[in-house]
Amino acid sequence: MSQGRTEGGQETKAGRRGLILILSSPSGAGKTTLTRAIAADGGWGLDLSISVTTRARRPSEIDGRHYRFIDREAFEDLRARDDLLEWAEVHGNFYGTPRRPVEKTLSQGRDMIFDIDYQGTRQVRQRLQDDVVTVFILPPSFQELRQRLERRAEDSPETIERRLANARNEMQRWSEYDYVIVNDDLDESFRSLQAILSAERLKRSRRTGLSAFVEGLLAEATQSG
Ligand SMILES: Nc1ncnc2c1ncn2[C@@H]1O[C@H](COP(=O)(O)OP(=O)(O)OP(=O)(O)O)[C@@H](O)[C@H]1O
Ligand SMILES: Nc1nc2c(ncn2[C@@H]2O[C@H](COP(=O)(O)O)[C@@H](O)[C@H]2O)c(=O)[nH]1
Repeated sequence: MSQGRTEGGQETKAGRRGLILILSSPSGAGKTTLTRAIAADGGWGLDLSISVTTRARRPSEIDGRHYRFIDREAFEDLRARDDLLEWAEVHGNFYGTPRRPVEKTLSQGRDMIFDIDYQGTRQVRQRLQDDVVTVFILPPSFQELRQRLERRAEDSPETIERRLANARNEMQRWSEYDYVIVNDDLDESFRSLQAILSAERLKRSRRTGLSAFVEGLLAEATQSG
């Protein structure tokens, strides 16, 4: 289906406006795992937003693929130049979404997936409003969250404790989101995300060609008596 919109979010031609699917959760609930599973499943037509961060790279991460790792000065420069769509301090580091790739992708009528925290979600929602679909991922239990962070073994014990302490605040943001998934069984969570995206893509309010299509149907009905 052809898709189109301007940078301001207006419809420009028949089809459907691009949307942004945002995943948020406390650290360790499974956003990255789900995002990587989507990528491994062909990407579902979603472009992944690559954030910038001042956090140190984890052993399993690749610069430019999982994040763009930058220092605090470079981050401040991006902020000062208004090159970030949103930004936040999370667990003592700075994270932000580069604005231009998002504008480019959406202007082509394509969809994107963001893995960002609740502070960034609020900012994106404020800027892009109805073009944003938000999903909060919860762990099945707090004990399982701890075990997932420990089993992942990519952060120091101090970092894990800090993230678990922050989880109490983050988990309370669940009610700000359009959808909530309790990520117990990974396959089930994956299927739930697929269902959410499919339904959101079919939403009447996102579809730009429907009234012309229905007018055509009605004209055809009139002609055929
Ligand atoms: N449904 C699941 N069942 C069991 N383990 C899971 C499940 N989902 C994710 N995990 C595991 O939990 C760990 C944390 O997952 P992941 O890194 O995806 O979390 P995250 O939400 O992206 O965390 P962060 O915010 O710190 O980046 C990983 O080791 C992952 O393999
Ligand atoms: N507001 C933003 N939050 C972001 C962005 N990129 C990632 N994040 C969130 O940070 C925490 C920690 O991530 P980690 O990779 O260090 O484990 C997590 O909640 C992410 O969703 C961003 O660009 N903006």
